Amino acid sequence: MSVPTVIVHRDAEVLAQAAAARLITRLVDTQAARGSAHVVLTGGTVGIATLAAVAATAARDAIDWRALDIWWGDERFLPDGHPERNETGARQALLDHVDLDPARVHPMPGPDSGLSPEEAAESYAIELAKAARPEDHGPVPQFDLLLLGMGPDGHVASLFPGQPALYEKDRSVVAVHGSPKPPPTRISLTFPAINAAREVWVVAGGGEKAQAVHLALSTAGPMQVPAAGARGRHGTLFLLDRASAAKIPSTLGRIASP
Ligand SMILES: O=C1O[C@H](COP(=O)(O)O)[C@@H](O)[C@H](O)[C@H]1O
Repeated sequence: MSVPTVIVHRDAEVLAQAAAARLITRLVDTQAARGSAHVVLTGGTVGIATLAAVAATAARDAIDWRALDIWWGDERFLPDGHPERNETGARQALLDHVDLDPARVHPMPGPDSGLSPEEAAESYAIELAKAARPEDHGPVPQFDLLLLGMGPDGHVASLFPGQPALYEKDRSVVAVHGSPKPPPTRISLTFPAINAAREVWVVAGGGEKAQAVHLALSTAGPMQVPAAGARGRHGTLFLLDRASAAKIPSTLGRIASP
């Protein structure tokens, strides 16, 4: 797995704008090379702000949106259209404003599906397995880009410190119960699925994340600080603002915005 590269922007607004520009370039390059791309979206403050920044730039038209598979790294187990669903945030910020192929948008099922959280996780794992090609050598597509927000406790997707989901070695998707952050019931990709991505980008802004960022990039293990396990096969980026990067050694971070 790759060693993280850390890029620090001036503030959360520049961070979202720069992450959006980087995301567009990444997807355009992937589609130029392979014809299509798989991207995994995240919820969270900077994650959704990044999608809104993509929607706001004319450069978004450089992406062939109909040749893009869109997945989620986690979802709050709430009814369709609920404002707290990560899917709802992503649709409002970006997906409702671009010409997607609906068959290639893969939201995680919620209670409206009639499935239990465990069944919903299993059904998402099956959907991922169907999309995996022989060259992916596994039960999920090798996502071209997987975005993750990070909580002040270091959680990524819905993998929270000390919870059983962190130890999952076989399944690509699990149900999460008793999440310390509401709502308590969620669906999440596991580390094996996250680590299958070619590139993993952690986007985090704000001083309340500084300690978790520091630990994720230093001595902590993923059971203590899940973001420490957020690594891609070929590349891992921590895209930060100055506040969230405040506790990392200055030698680690590359300042990208004056
Ligand atoms: O609950 C969640 O929180 C994280 C981070 O959220 P933030 O508002 O602190 O940035 C998010 O990445 C995750 O997808 C989500 O379900």
